[in-house]
Amino acid sequence: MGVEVVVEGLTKSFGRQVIWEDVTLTLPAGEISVLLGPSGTGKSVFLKSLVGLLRPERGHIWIDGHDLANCSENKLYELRRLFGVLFQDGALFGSLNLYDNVAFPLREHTRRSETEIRRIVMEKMDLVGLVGAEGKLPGEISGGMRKRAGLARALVLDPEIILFDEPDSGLDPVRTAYLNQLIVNLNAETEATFLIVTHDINTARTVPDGIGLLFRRELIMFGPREMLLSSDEPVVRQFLNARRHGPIGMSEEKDVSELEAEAQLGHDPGVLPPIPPQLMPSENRMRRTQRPPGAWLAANGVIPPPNSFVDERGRNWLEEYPRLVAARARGEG
Ligand SMILES: Nc1ncnc2c1ncn2[C@@H]1O[C@H](COP(=O)(O)OP(=O)(O)OP(=O)(O)O)[C@@H](O)[C@H]1O
Repeated sequence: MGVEVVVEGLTKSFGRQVIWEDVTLTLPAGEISVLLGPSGTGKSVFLKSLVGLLRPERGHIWIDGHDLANCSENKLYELRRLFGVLFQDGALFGSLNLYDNVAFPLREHTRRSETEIRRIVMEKMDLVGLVGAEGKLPGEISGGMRKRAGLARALVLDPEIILFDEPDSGLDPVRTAYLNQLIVNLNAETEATFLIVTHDINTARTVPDGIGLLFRRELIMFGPREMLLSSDEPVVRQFLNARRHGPIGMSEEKDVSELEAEAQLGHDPGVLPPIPPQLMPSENRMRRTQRPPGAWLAANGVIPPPNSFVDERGRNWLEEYPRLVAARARGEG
């Protein structure tokens, strides 16, 4: 089971430029969280701070009782072993074939024999659907395959926490859909704690258990997916529905005159679109941290818009989910 990551009052600046201030959130153990925000709001800086590649000025990052933001270099080295990171381009070594790329952390950080390394590499290649491509060089394969190879490499040391920096960047919508399914399946398989930084609204709406939004140097909101998807906070509503109307402008923030002009036109933020069902693992598997669809909304007395929780095959997950749980309980899952 993955570990919980508790971020408290974290602040990061470069010189006099404050990137974000007083960020407080908890990545629950084993859950999938997504971090959103307009370009330049410091999402990558946040990921780098979590793995200790950047040192924030203030605040704490608690993992297993240790404060990663304020620990010794030795402790940091140890804590980093808990993380697997999928960098944007896969960050593969161009001169090594996929097998050697994936084997690299094992050869670097463990004393495993080549036989054991082969077993682990092939297991991870299988998880990401790359068996047969071990001999290829990164330059010979597609961007989607490079990402999957980067993912296999991020998995070889069996991390408790996996960070994904824009896993969908540069991928077409179909490849993104496959990658999202792979991420959900991997979460079911590894039970690690996942944090995904993305710009892809569909990914943000359907993959995670929890969503956070960075804007104007702060974390505007962080909470369960259904809470953010039904929120009427203007920035959250605008971002999660990819609308032009709202506080976010072309260059991050609209100025006062733009906002006043919009207010005078009397645009409303639009009706809330249906809340999609969360992507489930393949083959009727269940993630350990799975929440029943509609649970947060029901507990908070929020009525979802019509057609919420209906998937592309027309199945309504408010009805489908209890059926699946019952079938699994009878051993049919
Ligand atoms: N090492 C660094 N030194 C100085 N400034 C930096 C450094 N790394 C990032 N920044 C600045 O921090 C800000 C946030 O950058 P970051 O890449 O984290 O944004 P982002 O939200 O991930 O953007 P995008 O969505 O476009 O990838 C930018 O203004 C960037 O110039």
